[in-house]
Amino acid sequence: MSHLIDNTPSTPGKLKPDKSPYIHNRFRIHSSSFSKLTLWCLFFIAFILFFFFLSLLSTTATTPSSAAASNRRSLGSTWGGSAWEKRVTKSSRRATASNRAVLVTGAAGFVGMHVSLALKRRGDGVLGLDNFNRYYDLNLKLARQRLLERAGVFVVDGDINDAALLRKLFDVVPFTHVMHLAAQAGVRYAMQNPASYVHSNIAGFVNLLEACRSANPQPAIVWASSSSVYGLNSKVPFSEKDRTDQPASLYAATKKAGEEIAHTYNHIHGLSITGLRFFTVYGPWGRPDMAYFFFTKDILKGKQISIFQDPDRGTVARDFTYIDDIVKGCLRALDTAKKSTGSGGKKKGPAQLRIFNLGNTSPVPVSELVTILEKLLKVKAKRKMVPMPRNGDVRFTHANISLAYRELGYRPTTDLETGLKKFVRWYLDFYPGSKKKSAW
Ligand SMILES: O=C(O)[C@H]1O[C@H](OP(=O)(O)OP(=O)(O)OC[C@H]2O[C@@H](n3ccc(=O)[nH]c3=O)[C@H](O)[C@@H]2O)[C@H](O)[C@@H](O)[C@@H]1O
Repeated sequence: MSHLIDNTPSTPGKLKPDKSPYIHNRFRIHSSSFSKLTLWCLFFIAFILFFFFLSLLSTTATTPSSAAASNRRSLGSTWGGSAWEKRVTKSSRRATASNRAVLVTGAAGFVGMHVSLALKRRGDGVLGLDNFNRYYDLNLKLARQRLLERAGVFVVDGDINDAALLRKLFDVVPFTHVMHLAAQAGVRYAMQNPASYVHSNIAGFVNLLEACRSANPQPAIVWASSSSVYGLNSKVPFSEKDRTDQPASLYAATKKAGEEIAHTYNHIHGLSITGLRFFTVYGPWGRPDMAYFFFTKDILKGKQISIFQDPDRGTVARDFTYIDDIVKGCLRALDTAKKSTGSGGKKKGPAQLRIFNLGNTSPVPVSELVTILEKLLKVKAKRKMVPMPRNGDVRFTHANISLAYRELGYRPTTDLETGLKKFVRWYLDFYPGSKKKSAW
């Protein structure tokens, strides 16, 4: 140790003069073997760095597979491989009587699941796509997925923003139709997470339309708009010709933007596009963020529920529409959709562009909805009447459905009480413990 101490510089950059030849020689021997070692180390490091940069270059190259891989990583889903492709092909295979292969986005969602099942039942080829986000209980989405799986519908775990995935799906299957139901739903949540609405309802929609316009053949598209586009419109019942330029929530604004974006893609690329304005859809397998659903849960738990009232005119009402009626409307829209006219990304002629209200035409006050639930659940609700917060809600919705009736043959047949009875039966079956915990 001492020799090392002896040779430590007293002034920066200088070595103390050697006092012993022995020390001097040892140092010389050490320094020559040290420099050899350093040289070898440097070679070794250079060698490693060379291969590291080579592998980096090959993963960032813009080949479809590497782009897909990086997309997959960034969007958190896993897809690809021959077993996966086989499942995609099998699910999309149509029965001989059908000439439709339909890609259903948002298939693990409420409307998506019901529409997928109905399409599959009648023999259409159906492939689902869903990003299984955590907006509400993932277990419910997974249960819907299992139901679809049993019916022969494969739900691909992926995001509509994943361009490489969409390209791949259109490469594997020449879809004739896209039923686009994936969206960030809910009018009030937009106050908390505005970015998720832009991500799904605008960026995702554009990404999907890009994939559709490049596909050959181009599919016809039917997609979910919303009654919320009528916003502050006070002329009732709401007709497709009424004003839709006063949205009351960011959710509504993104759906309205979707309608304008649809116009652009129809105009430029010849895509056949039908938008459906759904009016407060409810029923079995519904969405836990919707009032009828969480009212049921809270009534059973004996928790207080807030019923919104308009500060000026009192009653807040919705044109609640039962899921089976909506499914029929979706299928009719699909069946009457004309083909897109473009191919290889080029428009060949004018294409169909439609928009329809799908409602029930009989608005029911929210307090009446609660009375029906009390009767069905046999539990008295703890009601609290509160002024409607100005965070996205509108006072009243009421659909004029004459256009959908004329052109689609759409005729809703389920009143709120009948529909809620089916919902409650499903709810108690799906959440078996909920009744025991109830207040009665
Ligand atoms: O039809 C539509 O366009 C929209 O329907 C629903 O939106 P909303 O009609 O507001 O449905 P809910 O959130 O279930 O509310 C139903 C009614 O209950 C009222 N409500 C809601 C929550 C609450 O705590 N109390 C209450 O009285 C609301 O003001 C509304 O009148 C969906 O959540 C939207 O995704 C859909 O696009």
